[in-house]
Amino acid sequence: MSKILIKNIKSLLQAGEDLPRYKAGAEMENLHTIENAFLAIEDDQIVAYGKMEDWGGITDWRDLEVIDADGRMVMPAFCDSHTHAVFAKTRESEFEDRIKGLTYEEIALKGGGILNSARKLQEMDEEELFQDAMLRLQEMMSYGTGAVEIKSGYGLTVDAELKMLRVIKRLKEESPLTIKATFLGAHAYPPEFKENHQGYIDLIINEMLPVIAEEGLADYIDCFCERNYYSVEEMNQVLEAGIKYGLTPKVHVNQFSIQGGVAAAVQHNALSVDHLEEIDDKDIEALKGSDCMPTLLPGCSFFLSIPFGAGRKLIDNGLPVALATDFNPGSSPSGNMQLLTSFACVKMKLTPNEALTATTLNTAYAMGLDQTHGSITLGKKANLIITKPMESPALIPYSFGANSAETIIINGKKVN
Ligand SMILES: N=CN[C@@H](CCC(=O)O)C(=O)O
Ligand SMILES: [Zn+2]
Repeated sequence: MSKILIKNIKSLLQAGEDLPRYKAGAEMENLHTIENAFLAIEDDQIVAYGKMEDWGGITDWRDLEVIDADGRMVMPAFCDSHTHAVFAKTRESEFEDRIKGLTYEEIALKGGGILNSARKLQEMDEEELFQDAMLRLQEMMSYGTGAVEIKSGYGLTVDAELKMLRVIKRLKEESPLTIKATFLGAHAYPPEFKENHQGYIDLIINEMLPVIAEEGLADYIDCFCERNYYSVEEMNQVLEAGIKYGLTPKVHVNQFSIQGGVAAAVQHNALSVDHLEEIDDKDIEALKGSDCMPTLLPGCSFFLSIPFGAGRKLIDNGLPVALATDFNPGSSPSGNMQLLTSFACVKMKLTPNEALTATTLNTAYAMGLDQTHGSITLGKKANLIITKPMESPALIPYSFGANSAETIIINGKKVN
């Protein structure tokens, strides 16, 4: 058995036995902090924590590693509940086109964007996709991420969608990170189905989903509900088909326009609605009283120069908010969760505490990991960040672009 004791922790964040599955509204500010704390790990689990003065001492020193945190904070590792971390190639030429004045939507209408990524992914072999994604996950982990949701959606053919999902399955097996897989066949329409949307939806329903279910390749079903992509009716068809195969909806909605996708997703018991750069009062009403997690993606807002989601308004309406990277080659080529907390504070007016709740407990919920991740709770996975020495957790969003994580522990093992 491997054992770690972390002592003299300045502040132990998001710690407790009676935390809710997610925090909403004013509760998001409460970081459930224990000052001057200890934490004990056995194998991959948190087995004890509390105030230093309540620490019972050590009876069995065998195989025990002691870490003196000495002024550092300890917090749950980030959960990144929305990524496209398996992709073929970067798209920096589109980045340059946007700098020169083209919009993301104009680039997509010319065959760039998702279709550009799909062409490249269709040509790439599984091994190379896997190796490249492993490197990305490694980098994400170095910024303190302990769990990642990864979507398909750059395949857009039966073979290429399955190839992506098989890569994600292998990442689940071989990466130390906890990974959830989302089937996003409905990410765009392949050019040959531009005038025949139903033909492609039939392919998703009749050719892709049965194999995905048979091979256990996905946990969630997603759809990009947006003008020029999937209408609400088209999304409903895809979600209903996924639900029949046991997949829970988690969807892209309201990135550029409001189509009514939020209410439709809530009606389908979506675990999360993601993007929400555009939102209206009807959407907010639809979310109230549901357990659907509004998930904002500030990296995408920053990189595409589109509005930042109304995080402050959602929280002031008593709703929860989660924040994820949307790591992908087109709209958000960064997997750094710490940077998001800076964007959320500066551009969405979340407080630092709210931003840390939105990237730990609330994202764990948004990827179905609330029983095992996202907080310091007995029996949960020992996926932790020991920060650099700091006086306040506000230093994490404050130090934008820096890496405030000094030591990362994943599954009870130091990984750096
Ligand atoms: N909006 C849809 N999908 C991705 C971007 C995909 C791409 O540009 O490659 C997103 O979440 O931003
Ligand atoms: Zn996305």
